Amino acid sequence: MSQSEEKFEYVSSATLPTRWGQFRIHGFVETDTDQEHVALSYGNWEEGEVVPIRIHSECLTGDALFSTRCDCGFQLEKALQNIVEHGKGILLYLRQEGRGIGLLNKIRAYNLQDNGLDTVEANEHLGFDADLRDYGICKIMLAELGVKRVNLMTNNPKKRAALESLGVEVVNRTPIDHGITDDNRHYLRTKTEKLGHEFDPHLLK
Ligand SMILES: Nc1nc2c(ncn2[C@@H]2O[C@H](COP(=O)(O)OP(=O)(O)OP(=O)(O)O)[C@@H](O)[C@H]2O)c(=O)[nH]1
Ligand SMILES: [Zn+2]
Repeated sequence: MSQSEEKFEYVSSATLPTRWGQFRIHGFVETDTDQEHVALSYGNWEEGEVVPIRIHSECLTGDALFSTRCDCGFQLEKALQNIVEHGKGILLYLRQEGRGIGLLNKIRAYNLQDNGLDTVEANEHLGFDADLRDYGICKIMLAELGVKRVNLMTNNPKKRAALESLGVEVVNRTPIDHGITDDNRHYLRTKTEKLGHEFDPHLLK
């Protein structure tokens, strides 16, 4: 086991009924920071089977408070729906609020965006890189759930590269371009132009 894998520990699992169906929730902890993360699993799979997964970065405003400033809440809902429709899958819910800068810094960044900066410029203005996320925990989560090959729901090529560098085979990528609104179109365009997200350009016109 590498040093980075030792940082993460599986804690416990339980059933989690949702609006879409009965999932199981699995808790993990990052031992050096006490940061807690969860995975939701649905259905069963054979060894080596390609399983649909979503790596979702925490966004309190979008996931829990119905914000339309970003697409996170819509994507979260769509991912759970896709998993249930497919009959199996996993959502890795990573506590990487604000692409790793935390909730209050994200609000500071929103304030700067209200005054004309874009999402990347706002992070830089606050002294942060545009994206501070680390996906190392995904390896432990997927190993615990018995998954080595995935169909990844994302528009972000960095997530695909991160999984591959962890030894997880990304057999397919499924775009998740759900929830484009007048409030977030500019934000999504910036993600495409500056952060490399893959969106159908017609959807962002
Ligand atoms: N720093 C910062 N973080 C933001 C902002 N808007 C959303 N986020 C965070 O961005 C994260 C989601 O990342 P996104 O760039 O929207 O999408 P992604 O996860 O890279 O890619 P997808 O898998 O395609 O959704 C969440 O943690 C949000 O809290 C913002 O303006 N500034
Ligand atoms: Zn969001």
